[in-house]
Amino acid sequence: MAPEEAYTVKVGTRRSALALRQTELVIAALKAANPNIDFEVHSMATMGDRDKTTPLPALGKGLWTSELEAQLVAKDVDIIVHSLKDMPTVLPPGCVLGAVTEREDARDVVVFPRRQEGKYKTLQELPEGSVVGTSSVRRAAQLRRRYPGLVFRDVRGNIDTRLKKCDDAAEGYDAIILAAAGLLRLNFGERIGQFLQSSTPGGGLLHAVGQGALGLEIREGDERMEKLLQAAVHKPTMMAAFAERAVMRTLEGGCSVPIGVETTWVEDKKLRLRVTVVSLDGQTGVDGEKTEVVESLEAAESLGTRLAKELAEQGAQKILDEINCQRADGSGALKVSDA
Ligand SMILES: NCc1[nH]cc(CCC(=O)O)c1CC(=O)O
Repeated sequence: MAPEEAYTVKVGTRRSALALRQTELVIAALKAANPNIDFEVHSMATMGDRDKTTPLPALGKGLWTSELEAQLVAKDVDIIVHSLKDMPTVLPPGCVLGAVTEREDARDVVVFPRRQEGKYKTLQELPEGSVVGTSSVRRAAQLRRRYPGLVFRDVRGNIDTRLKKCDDAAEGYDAIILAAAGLLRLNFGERIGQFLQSSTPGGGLLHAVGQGALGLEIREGDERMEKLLQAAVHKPTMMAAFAERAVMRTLEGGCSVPIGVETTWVEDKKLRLRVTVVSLDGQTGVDGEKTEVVESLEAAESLGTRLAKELAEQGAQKILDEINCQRADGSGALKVSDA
């Protein structure tokens, strides 16, 4: 077979340090498998990057992705590299999720301010009234349920901005919550104070759908890119991510809600999927778990859809309806992005 002719692939990304780092990792993997092909990075600031004051819910669902997708459809770029968790579960016409890469650590973590280094090691040790920074309703709602004595406050900005705010005594945070993946990819791993997961003593947290994985979006029917991306696909992550995205797609009904998930591969190709749906105040929550053999993307989606439907019947639907009510009468902000 003749070697494929050389050509240039235009890769779209956000402009944050994390987004550029993620793009670099993806291009290195694609280049290793396709040494003939050249890659060109096209970075842009999206609405979510530019607008730092409007509450995220008001910016709509594709705040990190829509403008990049417009470039994809216009053929200004051929691939977009996203944090999978920032990708809506329904993509615009003409766009598809072509690949999911191997997951970095999917967990959320606690970061303590440098000035208090070593004073507290866990959320459990923080005294009543301590202020914990997070702009994610998923994180705040789950943690309110486990730690009613803590106070949760917004913290916006890129990862380095949030770390600076955490360290600045004038900002008043006793801890902030971030994703392990972003910290690790930017070499801030030493800032991780505590990992949060379902088994965390004192109360943990289920992570966001897709957290820690990268989603590569391409034009529907672009066979050349489809083929090229196979070198970046990590099948176990992609199946787990499809299960998680099916949960979200089934439950959200047009809006986003505090949904946490955890997927683990256990013996014999079995995928264990855990899901939690929590009311915004942390007062009520519905939790579920299902373990099944999963060997295809379709089986993964089916697992996620069925567990989500069960949870909807067991009370998750009521929680979601209440959140919709709050939004309808303007009394409660609804988050559409897992910040
Ligand atoms: N919207 C914020 C966002 N989107 C992706 C990541 C990094 C983690 C990941 O790749 O899942 C983060 C930061 C955070 O949640 O701490």
